[in-house]
Amino acid sequence: MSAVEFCNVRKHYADLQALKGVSFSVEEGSFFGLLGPNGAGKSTLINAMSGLVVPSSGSIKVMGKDVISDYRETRRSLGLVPQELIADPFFNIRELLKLQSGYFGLKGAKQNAWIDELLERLALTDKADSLTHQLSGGMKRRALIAMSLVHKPQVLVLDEPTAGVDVDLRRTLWEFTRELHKNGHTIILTTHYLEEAEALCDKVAIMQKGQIKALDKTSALLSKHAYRYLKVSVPQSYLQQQAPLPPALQNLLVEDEASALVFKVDKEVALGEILGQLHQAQVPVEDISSRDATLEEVFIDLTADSGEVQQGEGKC
Ligand SMILES: Nc1ncnc2c1ncn2[C@@H]1O[C@H](COP(=O)(O)OP(=O)(O)OP(=O)(O)O)[C@@H](O)[C@H]1O
Repeated sequence: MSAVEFCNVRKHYADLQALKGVSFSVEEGSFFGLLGPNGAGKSTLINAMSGLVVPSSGSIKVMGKDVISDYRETRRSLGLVPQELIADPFFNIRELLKLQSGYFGLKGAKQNAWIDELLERLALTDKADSLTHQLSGGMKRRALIAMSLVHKPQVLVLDEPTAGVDVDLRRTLWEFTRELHKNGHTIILTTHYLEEAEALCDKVAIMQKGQIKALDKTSALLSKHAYRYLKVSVPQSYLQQQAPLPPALQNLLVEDEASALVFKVDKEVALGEILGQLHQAQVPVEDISSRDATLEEVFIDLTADSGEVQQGEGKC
């Protein structure tokens, strides 16, 4: 079953088309990355799924229910960690969590025990009685995550949860999110940290200008990419007095590391051909290794190309 299904979702803000007919689904139990440059439409899509934005047309289902006609059920299935940080002057964290629980009709000893567990897991127990404006940015972020989980939603949506978060907290958040995923939650994540998405997400969609530009398993997106990267190790002495490379090689050079040259090569080009060119240019090759593009490199190539949308799953 799909946890979330987007079917031809469009959203206009006056003349601006923030979403131009988005269709795809997120399988139940997956860790899904929604990626894209600023203004691509990620938050609009997430907010439409959460009922915070009403689509101009199209439909969205969460756990099989329509987010507009069955909004009570879909909101119960969904936990959203929004981008904006909270600063509520009137409530402390524990009160906020109780208030949030009340929206779902949850109270009593069992719910209080779950709130205690959330506070504990997110290292907020010491701060449970602090007002939100007394918290650091990272603590506010953790409080938002706790709020999104008070009703144990099946689908957790995290909108840039690690923006402005230090390395330690980032690691803690990912451990916690991985555990939620292992326990069966479907996770949808937007992030600009593509290394993070590559490590965590089993499937990713890349959005651009309100459309899905690519959608695939993360591993497939990397292996199917048209380019690979060749790292050619050379003596440092060569790099210090390096003669210019012939244009055919120079055009492929993407990086000049301490003792290596890195070339971006079309996968159609045989390795022997590059080796021949290196030999001809009298490059003293010590070692050579090849790797697929990283998600960040795939992302840069795909979003730099303003051509046709290459949507992986368009039907609904
Ligand atoms: N309430 C609004 N009124 C008018 N335009 C809006 C509104 N919300 C979003 N937009 C526009 O819709 C487009 C998509 O914005 P959105 O916030 O969904 O992008 P995003 O991919 O989440 O970007 P970011 O990575 O910067 O968070 C942008 O051009 C934005 O200016």
